[in-house]
Amino acid sequence: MFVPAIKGQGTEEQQKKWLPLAYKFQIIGCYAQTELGHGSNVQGLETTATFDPMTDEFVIHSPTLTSSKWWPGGLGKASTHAVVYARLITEGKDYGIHGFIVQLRSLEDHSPLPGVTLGDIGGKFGSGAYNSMDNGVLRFDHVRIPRDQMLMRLSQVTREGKYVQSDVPKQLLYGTMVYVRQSIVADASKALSRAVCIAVRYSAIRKQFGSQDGGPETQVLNYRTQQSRLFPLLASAYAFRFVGDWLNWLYTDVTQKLEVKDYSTLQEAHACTAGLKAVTTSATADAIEECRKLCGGHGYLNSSGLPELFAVYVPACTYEGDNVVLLLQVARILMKTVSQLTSGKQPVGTMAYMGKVQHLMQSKCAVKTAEDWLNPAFIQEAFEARALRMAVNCAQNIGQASNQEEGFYERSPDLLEAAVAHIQLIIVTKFIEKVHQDIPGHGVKEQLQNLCNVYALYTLHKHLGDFLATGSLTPKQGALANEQLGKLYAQVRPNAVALVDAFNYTDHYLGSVLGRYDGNVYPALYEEAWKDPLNETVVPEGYHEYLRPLLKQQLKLSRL
Ligand SMILES: Cc1cc2nc3c(=O)[nH]c(=O)nc-3n(C[C@H](O)[C@H](O)[C@H](O)COP(=O)(O)OP(=O)(O)OC[C@H]3O[C@@H](n4cnc5c(N)ncnc54)[C@H](O)[C@@H]3O)c2cc1C
Repeated sequence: MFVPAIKGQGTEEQQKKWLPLAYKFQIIGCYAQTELGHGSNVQGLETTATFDPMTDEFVIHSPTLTSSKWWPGGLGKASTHAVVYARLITEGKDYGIHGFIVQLRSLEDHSPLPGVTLGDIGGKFGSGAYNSMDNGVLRFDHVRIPRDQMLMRLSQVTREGKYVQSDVPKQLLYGTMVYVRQSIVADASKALSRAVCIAVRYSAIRKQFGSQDGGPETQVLNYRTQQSRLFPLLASAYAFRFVGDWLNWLYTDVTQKLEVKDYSTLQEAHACTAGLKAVTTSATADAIEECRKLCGGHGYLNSSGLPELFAVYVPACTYEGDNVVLLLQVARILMKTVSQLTSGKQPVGTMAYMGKVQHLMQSKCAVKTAEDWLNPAFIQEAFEARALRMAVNCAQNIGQASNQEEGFYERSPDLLEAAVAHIQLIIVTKFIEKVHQDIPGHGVKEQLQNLCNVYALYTLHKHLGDFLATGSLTPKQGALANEQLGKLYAQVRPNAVALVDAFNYTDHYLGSVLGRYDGNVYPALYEEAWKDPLNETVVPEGYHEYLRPLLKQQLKLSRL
């Protein structure tokens, strides 16, 4: 984040000076935005950067306890520098939040510079690997930095202290966010596919019940309930992979457009990356926990790899924007787009479907049989109608409130759901587009087609209330979708293990006894248990101090 912040907000001169130092680790940088008192509400940050024209410096200061920087990764122990976000004050006026490059530690002996107080904020969720990250606390006591360490691409302060806005549009900031969030979506697919790989492989090994007259027991992967919980997650891992690839393309496209000063798709790209970050990270965090349950008791062992995967992954729902806050931003853009529909302004990119408002508000789904749900056109239109109608309903309800803001506030739970519907439409659309492309490998396309249908129909089934409430489907059509879903699970089953093997994860990367490629789970679990430090002694430490006196006392009592 230190590097993308300088790339996005630094002038060419600043990039030339700072980026090579960061790339070569001659300095170590972190991104210090969040404070003890404010995170989501960036405008509420309290750290100040006051320009002193006498010395041509900014004075960075933490005026209150709640203005302490809190959470930045790498800040506590490792970083020598930070991009610090602070309120810019010059000529007695507060110009709001701006970024500044601030040196925190000596490059000679790593001690904090005068006026800088910093440290680690303490242990975090679980005992997992995230605790090796030194998320930090930072306070400034009137620390002076040269004027040219303000990131000056979007606005500058002159030698005389005049605040000048450059002609580069503010939306340029979105470019950095699109970059960071597209990499989070790609990571969601990686984390989810790891969990699913473990759960599918183990479900093929694990057997419970079903043995009659000494016959074999049933692999738990053959239980319909196991399939209906697990296969949608397998399908989601693929869905997030494809939407992540597409986001990567989008980032390149946005960057190329920015170079020729075309900002037309920037806001839409921002909405779609923010929304995809929120939906994919929330779904992945829930899915890792579901995979743990799908592995029964052994899933709770650290050696399953799932507890650590969950603990390390779950803050993705919070960092780089709390998911609810991000979805509300998406909802704002959706409401703006709906309000512009009557003026004839055509929505672009992933919002283009909203331009079909006349048709989608009245269309009737033509599905008559379960097999009809295999037609991507029916799926696509059902998701479009649901998303658009939810957005239009919200806009109408907001319109009835005494003012826009009040209406938005009152309707925010519905807006959240409308934003999720819009984002799920994007994921379904990108999956459908993917399976329409040429895909090498015998039979691979058919497998991906099945997974695409599983993802779409499972999402439809889970959110059936939305489809029914908006009149996008009838209850009968909803039931047919569920019927088709059951048939699809049966088709996925024979290839389920191959579909996770296709992720091509080594045992080392997977880090799971349950997800071993060779399926040799029980001997490995048994062996792993003996590595526990508690097993270094046969009679445990503390026996003489605590257990023995207790046991001896009970013995005496029983003899009485
Ligand atoms: C592991 C980790 C690493 C991090 N790394 C960094 C880093 O490197 N640098 C950095 O600067 N920060 C970092 N952060 C901080 C992170 O960016 C913030 O925690 C995050 O943006 C959420 O902000 P918050 O903590 O203020 O949550 P809050 O906004 O206080 O959220 C609390 C609750 O309020 C709700 N809420 C807030 N606003 C609204 C609203 N308008 N409408 C409805 N509901 C709302 C939220 O949904 C949530 O349920 C990190 C955090 C974590 C957990």
